[in-house]
This record gives sequence, structure tokens and C-alpha cells, in this order.
Amino acid sequence: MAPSIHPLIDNGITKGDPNFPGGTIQCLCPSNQVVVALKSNIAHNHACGCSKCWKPAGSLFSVVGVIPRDNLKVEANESKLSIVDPSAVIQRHACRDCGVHMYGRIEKEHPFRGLDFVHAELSKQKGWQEPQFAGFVSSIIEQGFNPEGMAAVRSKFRANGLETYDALSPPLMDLIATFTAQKSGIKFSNL
Ligand SMILES: N[C@@H](CCC(=O)N[C@@H](CSCO)C(=O)NCC(=O)O)C(=O)O
Ligand SMILES: [Zn+2]
Ligand SMILES: [Zn+2]
Repeated sequence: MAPSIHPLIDNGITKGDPNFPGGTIQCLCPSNQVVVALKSNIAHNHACGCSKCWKPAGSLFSVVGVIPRDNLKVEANESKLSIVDPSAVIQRHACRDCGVHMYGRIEKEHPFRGLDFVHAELSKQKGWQEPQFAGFVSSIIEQGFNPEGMAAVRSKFRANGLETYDALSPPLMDLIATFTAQKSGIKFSNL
């Protein structure tokens, strides 16, 4: 049987609602769930194969998007959250009981500081932006996926309309490079 990429991708992607106003996400605890309000839709939603992002059980990939940090508020059981790896760029605040990552925040100087990383699949509402691309695809090999299966994984993404990359999408990589260039004082040449 083909491995599960992610439940939101395996059987075709459902388009989101471009006017979706946001909603809430909650952790997977049977009671006393951590609840987080997201006061807008997410952006740059993508499948991520990296070892750090939270994945549902049995899935090879995470699906994660970003939201301005001012649009995110923990509404219940915040005391259950702790940072998975304080030394990581993205500080993932996870529920200590069920392990789900409720949001990832960047505190250090970084092009994405001000944006929080969230998993919209933890929401009961429908209409969140659908996945736009697959990133860090080759990273699944580092976690034990047989490299011989990579062609099948990449074709499954493409069959579902998603381009695959081994880092982030070109627009996001351009943003990172622009930030790095500006920080070092480089002047861009005219086209
Ligand atoms: N091969 C590594 C890659 C990890 C990685 O760089 N992940 C990215 C993407 S996470 C969401 O798109 C990243 O920015 N990480 C920063 C961080 O996690 O703090 C691996 O698989 O671990
Ligand atoms: Zn929980
Ligand atoms: Zn990731």
C-alpha cells in the first residue's frame, strides 16, 4: 500500500474559501483541550517533510501554514503548552499531554518573525487555505524513508497539483535571500 502523505492530500485536495475569516484549533486531548483562536485565514500552507514539524500519526508529512502572530490567541489551557526545542528557530508550543504542536513562533531576528506556524487540520471549521506546495521533501529520508520510494512520493504530490521542493517554495526562498542580502547591506543591481 502507498504510504500516507497526509490525510488532507492522500485523496485529493479540497480548495479553501478565499474569504474564510478564521476560527479555532484545538489539541487532540479527550478533555481539557488547548484551544487557540486564529483570527484570519492562514497563508503559505504547505506539506512539510522536515523532522521538526508535527505530523498526524501514520503520515509522512506535516501540513503547516502561517498567520500573523497578532491574529493568534491561546484561549484555553495555555498552562499545558511547553516549547519542544527552545534552541530551534521556530519555537513550537506543544501540548504536554497529547504532543500536538499548537503554534510555532520565531523570536529571533528572521525573515518570518511575526508569523506563527499552525496546523489548520486541528480545526473543526472548513475553508482554511489548502496546501500550496510540498517543502523539505527529501528530509523524510533523514527520518528513515527509503530513498527508492521518493519518485512515488513526488509523483503523488504532483498528481494532486502540488509542486515539490527540498526547501521552501521559490517565493519564500526569495524572501529569505532578500532578508539576508539586505542585512549584509548589499545593493541590488538594476534589471
Ligand atoms: N532536514 C531538516 C530540515 C529542517 C528545516 O530546516 N525545517 C524548516 C521548515 S519547517 C516549516 O516549513 C525550518 O525552517 N526549520 C526551522 C525550525 O524548525 O526551527 C530536518 O528535517 O530536520
Ligand atoms: Zn492536548
Ligand atoms: Zn517543517
